[in-house]
Amino acid sequence: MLKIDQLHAGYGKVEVLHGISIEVPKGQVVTLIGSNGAGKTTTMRAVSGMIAPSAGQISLNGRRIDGLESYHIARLGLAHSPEGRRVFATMTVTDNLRLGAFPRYTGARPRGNVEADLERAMELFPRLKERRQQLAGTLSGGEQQMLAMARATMLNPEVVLLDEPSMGLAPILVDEVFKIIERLKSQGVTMLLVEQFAAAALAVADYGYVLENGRISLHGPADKLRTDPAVKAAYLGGGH
Ligand SMILES: Nc1ncnc2c1ncn2[C@@H]1O[C@H](COP(=O)(O)OP(=O)(O)OP(=O)(O)O)[C@@H](O)[C@H]1O
Repeated sequence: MLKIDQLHAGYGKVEVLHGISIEVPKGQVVTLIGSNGAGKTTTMRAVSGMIAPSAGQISLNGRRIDGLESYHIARLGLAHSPEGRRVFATMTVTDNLRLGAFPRYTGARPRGNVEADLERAMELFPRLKERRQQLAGTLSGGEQQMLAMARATMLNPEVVLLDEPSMGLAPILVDEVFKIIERLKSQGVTMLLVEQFAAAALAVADYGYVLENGRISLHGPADKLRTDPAVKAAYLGGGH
């Protein structure tokens, strides 16, 4: 499980997160909701080691990971599917996916059968299967987004951080992304999910946290948050 305890983080002298605590129990989906600029992406970056926390603790299965380099955190089993379409444009879909498994070759994580996992990822993302030899840079935006998610699963991770997986996607692809999240959940994958479609995120999640200006203002079981008047008013206005 992932445990974030009193985390402070930011950029330079500007503190964005002012002591947030979040728990993501094994096998559960936890969502982090908040308006633009609340600090959701900053939370993800601090957890995966892209930025160093200034205070607080983060642990993965009881082991401290705050302050470690991001490659080390990945080796320990934490996969980050970042906001935006961070794929390797000049490599094929298949090679992008193989690269997702790379930390398994360099650390203590069990290697397992990467080729079998590659086929499993293709089954989970049929759009990628059809395009396995295509260069990632020539995929549509939605397909690149899916490739970033699929690549995260190639780590065979303990925990996956999904930052806005539906960003910029057409509605039909948004539905597909949420179906994939459901399927990963049914396979027992532990996830921390940041999503602009808060209602859809709360529908798939077990538990949710509301982040306001770098502080957790509310948290609870996802079905409770969905009916909470303050959450409804601020985050569930129409849309998905
Ligand atoms: N690289 C950076 N350097 C300086 N400030 C940054 C950087 N990235 C983000 N910030 C600032 O940190 C604050 C939180 O940003 P963050 O991206 O974490 O918000 P968010 O909740 O993910 O928002 P959104 O929903 O708009 O993606 C914002 O005020 C933002 O301007």
